[in-house]
Amino acid sequence: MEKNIVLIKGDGIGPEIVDEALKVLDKVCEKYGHTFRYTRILMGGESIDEYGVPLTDEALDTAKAADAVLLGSVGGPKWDDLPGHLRPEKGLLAIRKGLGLFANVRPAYLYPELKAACPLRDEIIGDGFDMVVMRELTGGLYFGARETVEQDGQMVAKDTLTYSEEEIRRIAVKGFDIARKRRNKVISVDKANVLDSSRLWRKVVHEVAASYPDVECVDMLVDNCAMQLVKDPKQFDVILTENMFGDILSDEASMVTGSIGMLSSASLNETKFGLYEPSHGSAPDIAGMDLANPIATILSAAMMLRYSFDLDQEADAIENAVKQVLADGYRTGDIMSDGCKQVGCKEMGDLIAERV
Ligand SMILES: NC(=O)c1ccc[n+]([C@@H]2O[C@H](COP(=O)([O-])OP(=O)(O)OC[C@H]3O[C@@H](n4cnc5c(N)ncnc54)[C@H](O)[C@@H]3O)[C@@H](O)[C@H]2O)c1
Ligand SMILES: CC(C)[C@H](C(=O)O)[C@@H](O)C(=O)O
Ligand SMILES: [Mg+2]
Repeated sequence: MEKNIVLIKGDGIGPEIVDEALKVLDKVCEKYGHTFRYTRILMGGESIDEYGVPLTDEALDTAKAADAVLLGSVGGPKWDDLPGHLRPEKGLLAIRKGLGLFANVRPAYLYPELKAACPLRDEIIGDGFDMVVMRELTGGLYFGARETVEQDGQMVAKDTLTYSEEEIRRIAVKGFDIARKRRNKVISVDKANVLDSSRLWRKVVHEVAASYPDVECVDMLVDNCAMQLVKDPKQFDVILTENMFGDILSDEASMVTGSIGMLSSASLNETKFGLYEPSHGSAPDIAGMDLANPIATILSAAMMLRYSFDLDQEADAIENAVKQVLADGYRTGDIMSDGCKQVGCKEMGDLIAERV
């Protein structure tokens, strides 16, 4: 199979983790006889430094023409004082919107080998947990009108949170579809006791649920969900939620599975196209030190093979290689525990590629 992949290495640990995913993809190509062609575009801080903006129109067009996009991470202290529309993160929002990627799938699975890295007690962990956060990605507070103005002698800032029925319906359908391939349970997370947008969310989710009688649908308020994730994570199968809640809850879900360095993600539209990226950021505190965990990015590459290219066997090979490396006792610093062997980012990539 021949595929064109756009690569965005990004800032901070971005280049380090993407290089390890490429190592693993090279091994897949060699073993299964595929050809992946890569085109690099710049986004985030690296694009600001080169072109003065976080994403150029040309870069977006290049991404649109590809079969899929693989991204590291963007952002860092160097660009933190820029105005909002020129920050690195604005590039990420622009590419998500520009490619229509409204569905962000973030699987949080506790590998049995990583029980010691989970901060929860043994009786809560039990035989582990396996959930997926289905996060709406192109609406809500992230994309509503915002402004900062002077009013009565002080500055006042405003961000608006808007959702249409159609925006809610299409992500709900994705959530219920994925639940059908898993354990048939959707927990829809909102703040319907306060927000109009959440009351509309709940109404539309219930309408969609009526077409999925085989899938259990439970409503949960977001503050309760944040608490339940650490109290009893086993109850979750699919967490269906809006953009901002999904951002926060997915970081929380990642930590109960050991580390944010393990949380992969796929951002999808209605076609086979997708943007694949770890859920974590550019980790400026460990950038350039060969300390980053590349597994979230490597697992995101596996999601790309599965969702965009229908290469299930190859995706399985990567996921099994990750399991094998963990079973063999290798750990990066973020998931290190007693009796294991600590390795750097590059060595972790080598060890996974060897096992593909
Ligand atoms: N998708 C993205 O590009 C993305 C996502 C989140 C944050 N960001 C940006 O990243 C920058 C830093 O944000 P932050 O510090 O809040 O979040 P972060 O996820 O970058 O880091 C939070 C903590 O987790 C650790 N960590 C993250 N990924 C890791 C990995 N792969 N291996 C080991 N440890 C890892 C970091 O060292 C840090 O201690 C900000 O500019 C933020 O906007 C970008
Ligand atoms: C960097 C930021 C804009 C982004 C988000 O909030 O969506 C990140 O935190 C994520 O989770 O992908
Ligand atoms: Mg986030």
